[in-house]
Amino acid sequence: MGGALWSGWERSDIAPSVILDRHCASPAPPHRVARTPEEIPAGFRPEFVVLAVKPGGAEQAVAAVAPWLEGATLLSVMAGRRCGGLRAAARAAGHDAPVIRAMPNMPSSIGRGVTGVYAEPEIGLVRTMQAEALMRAVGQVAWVEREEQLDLVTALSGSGPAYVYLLAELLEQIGVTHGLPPDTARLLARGTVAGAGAVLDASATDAATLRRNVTSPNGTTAAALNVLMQPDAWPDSLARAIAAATARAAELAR
Ligand SMILES: NC(=O)C1=CN([C@@H]2O[C@H](COP(=O)(O)OP(=O)(O)OC[C@H]3O[C@@H](n4cnc5c(N)ncnc54)[C@H](OP(=O)(O)O)[C@@H]3O)[C@@H](O)[C@H]2O)C=CC1
Ligand SMILES: O=C(O)[C@@H]1CCC=N1
Repeated sequence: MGGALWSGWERSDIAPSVILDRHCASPAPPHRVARTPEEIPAGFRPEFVVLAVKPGGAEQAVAAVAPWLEGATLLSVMAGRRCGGLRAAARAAGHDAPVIRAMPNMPSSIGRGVTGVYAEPEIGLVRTMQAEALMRAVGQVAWVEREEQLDLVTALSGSGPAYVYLLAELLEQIGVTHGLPPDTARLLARGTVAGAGAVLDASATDAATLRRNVTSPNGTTAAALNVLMQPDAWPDSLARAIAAATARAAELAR
């Protein structure tokens, strides 16, 4: 996810910046990569320090970048980890850095992400607008008023691309199981998910109306939706999946 954000920021001419990454290729100047914290220029004074490590690695990462936290705002994209805990980690490393949390998703890698953002109440307007600009560089932005709401955002849109890819995966598998050549099943499944997403994106019409537009009375779609829309089918399994992901985000906070 850090790489996805980075490429969006590089495209948007947000500079100068330093990325701390053991794997990243060299970006175009004036950006630069540091393989270790020691390689970060000592005089570098970033306005934002962005944390994009696994939630369990937060404390170690904050400690590693402590010398660059003075006067900086921490921008975390980590699932679950609360502002309070991150601020405590920064304090333990010697700096009282305010925290903004963002929850982007994978389409950010092509500038088509959606990101939920929460800022601690004392964050000023300038930093709020700067954080919004950072996330707008990779897609659309929605602010939430309460930090706990980011757990639901994580479950809905942060993890959401995986649910859509699962749909493509299952359609392909079912096509093959029922006799289509694998290449044909793959083309039809991927094209359907991508095409339906593109229509959703291109149209102001709500999703339920688009669904009804595909559904001829007593036709094939109605036959399928009669199965999928049973209360104990997709409405229930998706609600339980989102609840499980939301609960997991809350667990990660601990
Ligand atoms: N994947 C997604 O779709 C989304 C992820 N997120 C959040 O983004 C965060 C990262 O997830 P993801 O990109 O999937 O994870 P990855 O493991 O792919 O990326 C984390 C990267 O951070 C590096 N890293 C870890 N610790 C340090 C450190 N102390 N200093 C420098 N680099 C370090 C890792 O290197 P190494 O492998 O060598 O340890 C790795 O390259 C998570 O907190 C997740 O919740 C948020 C929204 C969507
Ligand atoms: O699975 C995860 O925990 C991360 C957060 C959202 C997407 N990936």
